[in-house]
Amino acid sequence: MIEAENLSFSYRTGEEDAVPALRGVDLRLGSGEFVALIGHNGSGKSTLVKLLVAVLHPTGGGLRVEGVPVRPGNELEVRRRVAVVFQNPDDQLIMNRVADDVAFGPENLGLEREEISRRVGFALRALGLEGMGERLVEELSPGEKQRVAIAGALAMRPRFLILDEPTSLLPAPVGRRLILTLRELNRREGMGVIHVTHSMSEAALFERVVVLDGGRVLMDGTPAEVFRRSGELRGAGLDVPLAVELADRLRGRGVPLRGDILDGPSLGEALAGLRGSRAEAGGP
Ligand SMILES: Nc1ncnc2c1ncn2[C@@H]1O[C@H](COP(=O)(O)OP(=O)(O)OP(=O)(O)O)[C@@H](O)[C@H]1O
Repeated sequence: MIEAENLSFSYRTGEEDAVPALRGVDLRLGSGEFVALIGHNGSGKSTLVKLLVAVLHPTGGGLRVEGVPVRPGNELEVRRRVAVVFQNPDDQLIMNRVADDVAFGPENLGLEREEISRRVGFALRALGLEGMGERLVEELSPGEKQRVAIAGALAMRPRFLILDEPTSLLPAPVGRRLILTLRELNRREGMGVIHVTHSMSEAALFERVVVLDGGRVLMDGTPAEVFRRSGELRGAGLDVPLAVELADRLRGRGVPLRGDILDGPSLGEALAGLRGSRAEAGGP
């Protein structure tokens, strides 16, 4: 469980000046949840991620990760429970060979050789990288590098895996496949996933969506609950998915679309339902 209570953080920029980045965030995330964290530029997403892995410490309120308070001295205990993957895998990949890179984290945990090799095998398989252990990292595609970075985090066997905009440098279909892989891992391993993104269509793939705005939690709910508040989302500088936008406009013109519309297929279903009910009513 991650528990943030009235969590605040300000960057010190000078003797007196402080930039408030988080302003009283209350949030509870259970281990095993599959969550998208979304917000406009500067809303505080990266600051929250850095607090969650104890790169920063709260300047107000409290933050606990699986019962461990995030504060100076507890960094290693926190990082045993939470692993993070950043936007650009080139910043994170250290070793030349794929298998060595994935083994790097577990080696630093001081684990036995056998356990390390078990974890490397598991992580490579989980990310569809089996047979690639001997490859040189520099020869991989951006999508493959991102998967190696995630495999490295996974080999630490964290309770939570946090991904800070991991798809922003990938083509959309590759990013989508990556999210489906994460979903699979979340279901199978019960590992909590917190995925930071700017993209609402990506957020639609998660169970829970937390929207940050100006360092505060603006919304927290299922994608359907969040997308229903499309006006507020736009106000927070976020685009709703095209299908949600179209459904809003159609409903605004009196078209009685049923159900929650999150994406193209659910809009298609609602439109098909409309044709069905017209046919039943004997309409054209
Ligand atoms: N090192 C820093 N020093 C001073 N202010 C900072 C620093 N890093 C971030 N900020 C400020 O803190 C606020 C939150 O920034 P943060 O990077 O957490 O937002 P974000 O939602 O991750 O944005 P983006 O999507 O652009 O990465 C912003 O006002 C930002 O300008």
